[in-house]
Amino acid sequence: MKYLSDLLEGLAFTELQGSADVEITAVVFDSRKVVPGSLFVAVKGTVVDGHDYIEKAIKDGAIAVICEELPAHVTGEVDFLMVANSAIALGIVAANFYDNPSAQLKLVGVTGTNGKTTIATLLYKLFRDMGYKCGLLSTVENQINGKVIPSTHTTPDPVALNELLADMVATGCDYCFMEVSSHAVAQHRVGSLKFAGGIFTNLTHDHLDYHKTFDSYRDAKKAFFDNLPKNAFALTNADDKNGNVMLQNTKAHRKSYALKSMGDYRARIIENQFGGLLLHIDNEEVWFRMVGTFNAYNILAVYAAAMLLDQDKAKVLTSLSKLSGAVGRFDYVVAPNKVIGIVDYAHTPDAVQNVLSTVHDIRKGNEKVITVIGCGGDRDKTKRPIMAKVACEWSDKVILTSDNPRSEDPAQIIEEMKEGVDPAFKRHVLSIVDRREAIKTACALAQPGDIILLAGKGHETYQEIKGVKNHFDDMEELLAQFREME
Ligand SMILES: CC(=O)N[C@H]1[C@@H](OP(=O)(O)OP(=O)(O)OC[C@H]2O[C@@H](n3ccc(=O)[nH]c3=O)[C@H](O)[C@@H]2O)O[C@H](CO)[C@@H](O)[C@@H]1O[C@H](C)C(=O)N[C@@H](C)C(=O)N[C@H](CCC(=O)O)C(=O)O
Ligand SMILES: Nc1ncnc2c1ncn2[C@@H]1O[C@H](COP(=O)(O)OP(=O)(O)OP(=O)(O)O)[C@@H](O)[C@H]1O
Ligand SMILES: N[C@H](CCC[C@H](N)C(=O)O)C(=O)O
Ligand SMILES: [Mg+2]
Repeated sequence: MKYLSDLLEGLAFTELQGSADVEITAVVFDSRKVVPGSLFVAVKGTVVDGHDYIEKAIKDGAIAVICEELPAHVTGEVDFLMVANSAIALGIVAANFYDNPSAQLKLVGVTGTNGKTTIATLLYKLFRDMGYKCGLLSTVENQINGKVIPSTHTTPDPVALNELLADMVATGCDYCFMEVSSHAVAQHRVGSLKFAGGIFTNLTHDHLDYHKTFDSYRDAKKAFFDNLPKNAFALTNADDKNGNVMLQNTKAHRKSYALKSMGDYRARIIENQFGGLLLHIDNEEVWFRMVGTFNAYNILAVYAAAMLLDQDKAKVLTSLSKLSGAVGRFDYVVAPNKVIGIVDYAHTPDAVQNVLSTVHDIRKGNEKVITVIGCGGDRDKTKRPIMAKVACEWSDKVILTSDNPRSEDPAQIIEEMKEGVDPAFKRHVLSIVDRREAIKTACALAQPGDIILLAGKGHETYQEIKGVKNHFDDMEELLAQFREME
């Protein structure tokens, strides 16, 4: 049982109208989810202002409201609390409502443009393999020691987040590994959590529709490190241009990993092939089952985090060498006629470049590379021509198609991608709006030994068109085409 007064611990409010001595049944920030006895937190959003729904929330049973501005007309016996920032307040009351679960286990957050899911998932698998009970919060799915809970976001909202963490604590989890997206930092979804450590992967072009400038995107990531507590670790990628920037103002212990620069944890690639990576890591030579330079970074970050969490080096390397990465990340299959198909979640220019350069590094001869790629609708439009350009630079043939068009016209998205195609390469580019047809065409064009990359959708099992999510799975489509070849 929770009283409003219990939820106010650590919350700076300027005014309380009413009594804090009322029982609260739920913390809610969406009027559509209010149940009798709720505390409704009115948050200003990107589409609407939650303050416009206060009256509805009260009508549906909210008995207390946190807001930045008091509504003109207030009816009924309702408590009002004024705060400077409702989104920050939401994080605090949500954590209090669930007894601050993040402080009851070791929580590690991973941020950066690419690699978050891979690193969080590897850490989760590694620590479970070493015998710990663990939780995972990721783009692909959430897990509580093996129990899967579907994820709606890369980083859940503060209420869902604290509820999941509380379930992890109740299950006896020692650790939780989670992705921290830049949206989550900017919207204070993780503001009131107590982290044991933070990991930075890299920073490249993405989400400029939301953050507007690269600097504000970078600052959102940096804010995560600025807010880490003194006893946490802040682990950065010293090879990334912004790696050191992340740690500039942190109070946490500063640590770094690197393949090229100086760093506390170092590795060197000895071999990089379809079968895996041989790394010289912290003075040991170890084979890993993952592919590509970018995964050498991910593995090293995981290793370094495990060391910072006081794990045994030999045990960590042995376990890590057995693990595969997250689903939909460089998943590859070979057709009966020896065409190689790769499904990868590359949906930023840098990720497309990393995956394709890896394909180039590890292919045996001059096999052709055919890339099938689209760009998401209602997302950063400026990355569209760049992703197409990078795909063309690294492929022999490119099929521009749809990703998740969401509310946008898919043909128009493809037109915007085409702006990035070098005129000299145009004859090697096809545009096929229907992704299934695009994949089918790629398979028809491929000769034995050729490599087909299906980029952008990775693990996703749907395609969102005009607000409707239809079942769609790149790997399923690829395997169906490969079966036809038998
Ligand atoms: C752009 C963005 O991040 N939006 C997120 C944001 O919604 P918003 O600010 O648009 O909310 P809004 O619709 O304006 O509503 C404002 C407030 O009014 C409330 N409301 C609204 C309507 C109503 O009838 N009653 C009511 O009370 C809403 O609950 C909300 O509190 O806050 C919501 C609640 O937390 C999120 O669900 C929503 O995520 C949307 C769906 C989304 O697509 N987000 C993506 C971009 C995202 O967050 N992605 C990152 C990963 C990115 C990456 O790593 O690549 C992620 O962490 O998932
Ligand atoms: N360390 C890395 N550096 C650069 N690119 C990477 C790295 N790790 C993975 N990638 C590429 O980025 C894609 C997405 O990887 P992953 O899902 O791990 O990233 P993410 O940060 O979780 O992405 P999201 O922002 O969508 O949650 C991969 O499919 C791969 O193409
Ligand atoms: N977390 C990313 C995922 C993009 C995946 C891609 N398939 C798309 O739909 O654009 C986003 O929401 O921008
Ligand atoms: Mg992710």
